[in-house]
Amino acid sequence: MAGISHAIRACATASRRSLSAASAAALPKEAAAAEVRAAAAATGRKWREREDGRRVQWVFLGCPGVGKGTYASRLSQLLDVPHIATGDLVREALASPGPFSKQLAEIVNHGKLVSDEIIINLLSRRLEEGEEKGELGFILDGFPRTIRQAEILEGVTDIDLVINLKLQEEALLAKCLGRRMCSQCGGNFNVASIDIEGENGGPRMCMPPLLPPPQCESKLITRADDTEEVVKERLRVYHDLSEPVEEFYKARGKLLEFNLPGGIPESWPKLLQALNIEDPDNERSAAA
Ligand SMILES: Nc1ncnc2c1ncn2[C@@H]1O[C@H](COP(=O)(O)OP(=O)(O)O)[C@@H](O)[C@H]1O
Repeated sequence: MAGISHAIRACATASRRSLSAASAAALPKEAAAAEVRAAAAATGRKWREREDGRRVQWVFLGCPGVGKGTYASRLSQLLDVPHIATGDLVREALASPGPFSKQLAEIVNHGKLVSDEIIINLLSRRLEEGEEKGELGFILDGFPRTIRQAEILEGVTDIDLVINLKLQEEALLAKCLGRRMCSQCGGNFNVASIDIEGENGGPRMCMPPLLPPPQCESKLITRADDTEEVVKERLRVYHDLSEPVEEFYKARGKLLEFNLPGGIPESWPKLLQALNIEDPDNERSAAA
């Protein structure tokens, strides 16, 4: 993926109109869901066979709290590609002192999106570092989140597959409010115990808490943007600005919709199955 970081920067400065025109011209006909599943299966095989030395270039979409980070990180380990979460890049920038982090905090802690320019800058820098280390492929999590970001990405590289994780809104709020991180080891946990009626007569949704080990218990922190008011705003912003990105990829035949059936032990094997990927250590890793 040499050069993506430079191309992405250059594209971000090009006019929005020319980018839209270029990507609309390249638009294939809307593909059926079955074709997307076949493409996902082919991508899974490509990964296993690695004939061309290529690694996957995947994107994770989904509402705040759906579990993009959890599943993207697991897949990145399995597929041996970096998991690049723009939310993590933003939080790293927030943690460094100075006026820039103050400016970011004003935006992030109110549940708004930071500007496309800022996010492209952070992402290009991360991709540059990866290129220097010889990284191949990626799983992007939290990017693209606006149509403009999707157009920019489309203009600089081929995305093989976009996985759209879905969960009931009630569960999303509970999961965000239950999210905890260990300030020492960086481990992610969730204290929420979710047991809700299925939507439209669907099956009950049960997700047990993912509790920290005793050594982390006293060091748990909550994200400043995981308050009820801010999570509701983030969900609103997602519906307004990010949901159209799902349509963008659906129209290009790249979107794989995945309804999470429950917690990690239930969902992980089913996600691997949908992607036609065999986890050599499935039993153990599903339970972890
Ligand atoms: N692609 C992006 N574009 C704009 N802002 C972003 C992007 N990615 C992350 N952010 C900012 O970082 C915050 C945290 O991101 P993330 O951890 O991905 O949140 P979430 O849990 O809501 O999916 C977002 O609310 C937003 O302010």
